[in-house]
Amino acid sequence: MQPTSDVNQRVARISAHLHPPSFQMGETSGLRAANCRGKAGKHGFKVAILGAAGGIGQPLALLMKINPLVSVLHLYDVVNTPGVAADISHMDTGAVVRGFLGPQQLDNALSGMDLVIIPAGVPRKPGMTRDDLFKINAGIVKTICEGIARCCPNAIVNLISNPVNSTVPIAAEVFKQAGTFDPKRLLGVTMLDVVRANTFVAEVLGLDPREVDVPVVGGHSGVTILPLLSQVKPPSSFTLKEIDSLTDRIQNGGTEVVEAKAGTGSATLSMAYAAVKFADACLRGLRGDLGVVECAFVASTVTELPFFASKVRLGRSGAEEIYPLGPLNEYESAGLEKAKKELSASIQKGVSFIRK
Ligand SMILES: NC(=O)C1=CN([C@@H]2O[C@H](COP(=O)(O)OP(=O)(O)OC[C@H]3O[C@@H](n4cnc5c(N)ncnc54)[C@H](O)[C@@H]3O)[C@@H](O)[C@H]2O)C=CC1
Ligand SMILES: O=C([O-])CC(=O)C(=O)O
Repeated sequence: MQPTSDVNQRVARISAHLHPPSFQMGETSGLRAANCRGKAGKHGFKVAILGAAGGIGQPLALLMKINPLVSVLHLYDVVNTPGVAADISHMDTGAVVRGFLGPQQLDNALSGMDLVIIPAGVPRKPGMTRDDLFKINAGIVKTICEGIARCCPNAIVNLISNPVNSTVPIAAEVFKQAGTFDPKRLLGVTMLDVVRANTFVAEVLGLDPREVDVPVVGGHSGVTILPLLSQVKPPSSFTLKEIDSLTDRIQNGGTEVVEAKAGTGSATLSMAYAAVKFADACLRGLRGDLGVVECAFVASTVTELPFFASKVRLGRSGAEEIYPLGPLNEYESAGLEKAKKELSASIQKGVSFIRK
């Protein structure tokens, strides 16, 4: 594999020749522009997806194009955005789609955005941990966050790129250095853990997953993923065997998919679903809806660690309230200690990457 910086430089050179600062689908040819009376895109939020041509990015772009809260959708990647943006732009929904290709178009992709969703970076292959992705993804997240600090410092950021336990601290350090850090606006996306937990618990209880709510706290990797089965809604009891197997399956759901995909990637479709569920909650919060609560990995004082995932209330300025973990049973308290040990090292690794 070529180093990312080489690839970025080549893409930048090619895209500087081939493309203007952005290409708005439906307005790239004179004829189409002449026919365009500009009705779409007036109300709603401006959302950018970075890594939009990838396994998560494409279905995520599709689902965000359907979201009625989105008026403008910017699709940025270092490859293939012309095709993805052209394709998505033909959907007859309200959002105006613009594509951006390569680092030279990063700033235009980000300017004026209300919400930035980041699934940019390499995924796992069987046998790898999420931490094995740090080497490549840390630099990608750093570059993107420098762009956010320059161009849309007030945007809400939904960070998906792994390892989330380290990439969120990296983003925070970049924003701190730029003087733009607002802890309420930086959210690591752990929604897939909740989505999986709801599904697996519903299976055991014989319920519809839509009726089930499982808080998942901690982080987004192995033992740091801590489902609180004692707080499941509707209130339910489990045998120790059920607790063991549910906890193990929720903690290793990502690996289950990586192994089933056998080298072709990790969760993309369920992740796009989870990302949209979370992004929609952020947009409803921005709109001023009351009582929007989801789990996310955020700067936190809920434990002694500087970052932790727990339920947060989403409002006009992002994560406006961070809820405590609530009563834990003995099993969960033991899990919390294990989670904190691993999380602490992952957070430190992210911070050190920027502070060096
Ligand atoms: N938080 C979570 O729950 C989950 C996180 N992930 C993570 O999401 C990330 C993306 O996964 P996939 O979409 O499956 O990977 P993918 O390889 O299919 O797509 C990643 C995309 O990022 C793009 N990219 C690379 N460098 C970039 C840069 N500097 N700027 C913008 N875009 C860039 C690539 O060109 C590619 O299109 C991985 O790190 C994966 O581990 C995956 C599933 C769940
Ligand atoms: O497991 C992976 O590498 C991708 C991921 O974060 C997940 O599916 O939860």
